[in-house]
Amino acid sequence: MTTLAITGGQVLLPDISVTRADVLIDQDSGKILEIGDNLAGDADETIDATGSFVTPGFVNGHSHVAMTLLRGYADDKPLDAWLQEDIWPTEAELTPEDVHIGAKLGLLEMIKSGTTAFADMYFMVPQIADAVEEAGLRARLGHGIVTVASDEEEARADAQEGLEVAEALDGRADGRISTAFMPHSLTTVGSEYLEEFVPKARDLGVPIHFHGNETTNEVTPIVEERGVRPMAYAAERGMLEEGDFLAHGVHLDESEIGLLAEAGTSVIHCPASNMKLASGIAPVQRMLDAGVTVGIGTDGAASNNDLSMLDETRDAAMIGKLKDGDASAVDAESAVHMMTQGSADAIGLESGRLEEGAPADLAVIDLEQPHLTPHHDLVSHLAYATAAADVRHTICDGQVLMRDRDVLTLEEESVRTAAGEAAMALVDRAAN
Ligand SMILES: N[C@@H](CCSC[C@H]1O[C@@H](n2cnc3c(=O)[nH]cnc32)[C@H](O)[C@@H]1O)C(=O)O
Ligand SMILES: [Zn+2]
Repeated sequence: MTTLAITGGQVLLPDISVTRADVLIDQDSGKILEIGDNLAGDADETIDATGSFVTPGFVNGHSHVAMTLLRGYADDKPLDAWLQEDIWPTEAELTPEDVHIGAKLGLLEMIKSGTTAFADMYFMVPQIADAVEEAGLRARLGHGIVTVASDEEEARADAQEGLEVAEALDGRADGRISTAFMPHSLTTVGSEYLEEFVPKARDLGVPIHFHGNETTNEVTPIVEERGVRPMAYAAERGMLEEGDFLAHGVHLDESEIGLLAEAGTSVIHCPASNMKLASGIAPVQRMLDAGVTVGIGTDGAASNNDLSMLDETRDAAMIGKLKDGDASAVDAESAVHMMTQGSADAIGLESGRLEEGAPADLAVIDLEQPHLTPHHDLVSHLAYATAAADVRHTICDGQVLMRDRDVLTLEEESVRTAAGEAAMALVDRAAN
């Protein structure tokens, strides 16, 4: 057994309390062996976390990681126009190499901001899986299915690819990769395809993930054409079951929140994307009160425009208060719970908590910074004051991915250069 001890830090426990403790990790199994005092003695390697806050690695519950290539390319538009005029035409020019380098850039940013696990919907998913394998993170990946602009043959092939990806990639990277079946949304995938393919995904035993009720344009047509709210429509198609998770959930009424709570279907809140595309504000406190599992996600870098879960969590806490006109809504403790266990539970991973037997996925945050002084309440600091650059070390599955801000699994400079070049070539192709 090879062991790593993280010593001398303040540790965030699963009940969102903070204690001074060492963390001992078994690097072979990738699990936490013990949290307690004086654990450095027998460890093969030690990371000194004095003056630091040891937290679970953050879990990004919804992303399109390769979209880093389109960061800052098309801003200041609402969802439909943004997707149809700018994003989809440019994505049509993406090559597998682009997706691979775009994903590596996104993973680099995740590691540098303390994220150790994420759920991702995109295409050319094998290229994303390769990047995840190299970078050392944990992920639930799926192929995003869109049938609206396709003929029947293309639509069925796309849905089939969604199944094949879910089957082929599950368990890759020593089990760090799992999968889901991912229809893009209830309005971009035809109901006949949902009816045919969702049961096939159930046979594979993978969860369903989709964009749900992100804008009113995803609600009104379903209500008008079918006479039911979108979540009832999804439930009728078998898409709201325990372990399933949807992104956004901005425009949910009480009946839909009740359906989600009853079904055990989780919601990934993406506050920055919802603000930037002016989609609306999700009823997060209401969902939490109703017993819905809520996680936090960044969505893609083109609608955010960064992948930091620290920024996202602060946004979630802030906008939650504004939504309810209540400063006690989405308090620091709830926000920190969502960015760790909430997201992990939503996407079906055991990460997001530091306890014996849990996956050794951690972030170590440098507290010796002017903006993190004094130390009245470290949970408050995590929700409201910590920045990505404060993360000093990132560990996933017991392996050190970043030490003293130096990413060990990816070559930062060459990834940045190659991704920058690929992005420029991509938009040139799209313009011609
Ligand atoms: N098979 C589809 C790809 C779907 S992947 C998931 C898609 O979601 C898009 N996307 C990114 N952010 C959002 C969002 O906030 N709402 C809806 N779609 C988004 C993203 O650009 C990507 O095209 C195709 O070939 O076009
Ligand atoms: Zn999205």
